[in-house]
Amino acid sequence: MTNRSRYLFIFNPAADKGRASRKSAWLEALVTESQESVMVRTTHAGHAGVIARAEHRQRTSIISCGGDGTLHEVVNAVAGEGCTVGILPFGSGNDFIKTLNPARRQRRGISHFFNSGSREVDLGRVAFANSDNRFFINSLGIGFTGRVAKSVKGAPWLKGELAYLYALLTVLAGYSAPKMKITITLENSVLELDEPVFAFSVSNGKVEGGKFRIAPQAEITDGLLDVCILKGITKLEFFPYVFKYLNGTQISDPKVIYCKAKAVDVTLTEPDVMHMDGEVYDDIQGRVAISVVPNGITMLCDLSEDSEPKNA
Ligand SMILES: Nc1ncnc2c1ncn2[C@@H]1O[C@H](COP(=O)(O)OP(=O)(O)OP(=O)(O)O)[C@@H](O)[C@H]1O
Repeated sequence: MTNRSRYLFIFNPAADKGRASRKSAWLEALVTESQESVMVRTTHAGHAGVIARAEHRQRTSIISCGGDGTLHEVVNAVAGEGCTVGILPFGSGNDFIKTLNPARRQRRGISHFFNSGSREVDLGRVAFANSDNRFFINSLGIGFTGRVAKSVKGAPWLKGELAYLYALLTVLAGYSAPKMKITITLENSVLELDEPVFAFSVSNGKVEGGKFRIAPQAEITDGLLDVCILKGITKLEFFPYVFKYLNGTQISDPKVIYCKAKAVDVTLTEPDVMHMDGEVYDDIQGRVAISVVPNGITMLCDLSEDSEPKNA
């Protein structure tokens, strides 16, 4: 690896259920052509974080070449370390870039990274009882969406929307809304809940699961996280909400609490599944403390793009 290379491309060939591997030779050729870049392929889950942690001091920028899971690993490795992060979206969902670069201008090659603008964006931070802090850049879900993320990962033979449909129906079949004790610190007040919650999410980005507008009013630079809580409804009542979440209209539903928060504390009565940026954290127990880190990381992005997402 050349130490002078300013741009490190971390490439996950397993992204998009292995289809990203088809881009390996193409990316390698472009990186080799560039005087300023070097590329490393991951060999296993977690490897992107290991590479980023080992390399970030020698690089100006790290480009995450994969989906939101690869980005999650890179962000957790370099947050607060002064290294900028770019995204080459090779994943299935690529949700965070839909909020970061909403115009989604088609980019060919990698040269745009070398003249790119950058901006600081917020991060979410999670402190678990008896464990380290973790960051999320796009979204976090506990309960229903955590279990859906786990089911999607467990069905590698299904791609794209089919995988989400399969996961949604499988999880729904055995689901009843878990009880959660939640304290939401709003800008000027505190909101307390202690009841069954069907779906719980805290978001920095607007989109989750490829197409679901889980937090349509989220802004990545407002120093706040968007909380979306669907109260304890029955399974049969759930189906209309699938369409509401796809359109982002759930936020005006009377069974949904949607607000902007500085921090959220959740206490679970039973162990449950959580996802952060689509990565599964299993067997989460007790208290989970979530807070915003304003301007937590600097992202490479095209500053000329407009601010409203297309089809997001
Ligand atoms: N070489 C590898 N072999 C197997 N798994 C890997 C490898 N490198 C990374 N991973 C894991 O692959 C998983 C999927 O990666 P990623 O989330 O980036 O793609 P995706 O799921 O297609 O994208 P998205 O989350 O945007 O839908 C992550 O959990 C990551 O840790």
